[in-house]
Amino acid sequence: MKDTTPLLEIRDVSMRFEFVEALKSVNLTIGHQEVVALVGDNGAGKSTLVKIIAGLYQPSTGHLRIHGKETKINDIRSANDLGIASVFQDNEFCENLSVAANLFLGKELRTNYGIRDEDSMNVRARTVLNTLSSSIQVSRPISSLSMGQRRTVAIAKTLLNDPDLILLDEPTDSLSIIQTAEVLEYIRRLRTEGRSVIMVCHDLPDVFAIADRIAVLRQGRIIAVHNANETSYEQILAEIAGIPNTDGLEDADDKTTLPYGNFSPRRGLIKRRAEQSGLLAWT
Ligand SMILES: Nc1ncnc2c1ncn2[C@@H]1O[C@H](COP(=O)(O)OP(=O)(O)OP(=O)(O)O)[C@@H](O)[C@H]1O
Repeated sequence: MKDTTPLLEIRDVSMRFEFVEALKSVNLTIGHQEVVALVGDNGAGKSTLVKIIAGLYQPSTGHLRIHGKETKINDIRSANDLGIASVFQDNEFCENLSVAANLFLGKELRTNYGIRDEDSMNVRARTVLNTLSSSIQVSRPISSLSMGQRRTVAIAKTLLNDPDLILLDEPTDSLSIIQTAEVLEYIRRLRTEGRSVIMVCHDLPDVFAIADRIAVLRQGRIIAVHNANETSYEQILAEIAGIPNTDGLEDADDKTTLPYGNFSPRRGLIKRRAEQSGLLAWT
């Protein structure tokens, strides 16, 4: 019988940093083999939520259940042990080391005699990169890789532990169009292999290209969760910007062609708010 227990349940999670309530009673459920995008304006609480799941922060209140079992995630290592891997924007590599050496940094494979097992590490590194269909040579120094290739290596690194859930913080940030397409394809592969992904993303085209569900955070609260194929850019933008669903907000002078789909009369206000918060580069 198919297991219907969610992979991850976030229940009533709040997070307070001294003077800031970064998360307020957040509830979110992540299923198996799905990509969930967290979207929201700057300071909405996206990174804080992901860092709690990654084990970097302990919530002030609330709890997490993994595979139906209430669980405390004390640190990144215990997250890894629970099948959760993360890639953060500030993921750092040792520039003078190879791709393979960076993949295994701190977790080097060793022979029975305790000697670094370079061959096994190279083979395993090649295998995880193959999983992503990446042809990056494992012997290359990491310093010689492009931004997109480094992102690939960071994602590949998560696969070493065979995680059920991968957290990606802005996976397509600062990438070229082709590199972005590659990273989105990697995320598709992760899902095809049966893994789930939570990604923080400011780029709505990327979100709609890949996400199964979209959770909108505003001022520390999850204000909506949509199936991606049942919502629109306009709805998501309006929710991010906190624009009420009322008529009469038309900006008659606004003749700008919006890049995505048909927009309602509220588009002028939505556009201005989106521009202000850097959510979209309007044409
Ligand atoms: N370590 C911290 N100490 C104090 N306040 C923090 C800390 N981390 C986050 N905050 C605050 O918590 C709120 C939520 O921040 P968070 O980084 O989670 O938002 P975000 O949605 O990820 O924003 P962005 O898109 O700008 O990265 C903000 O007001 C932020 O200033």
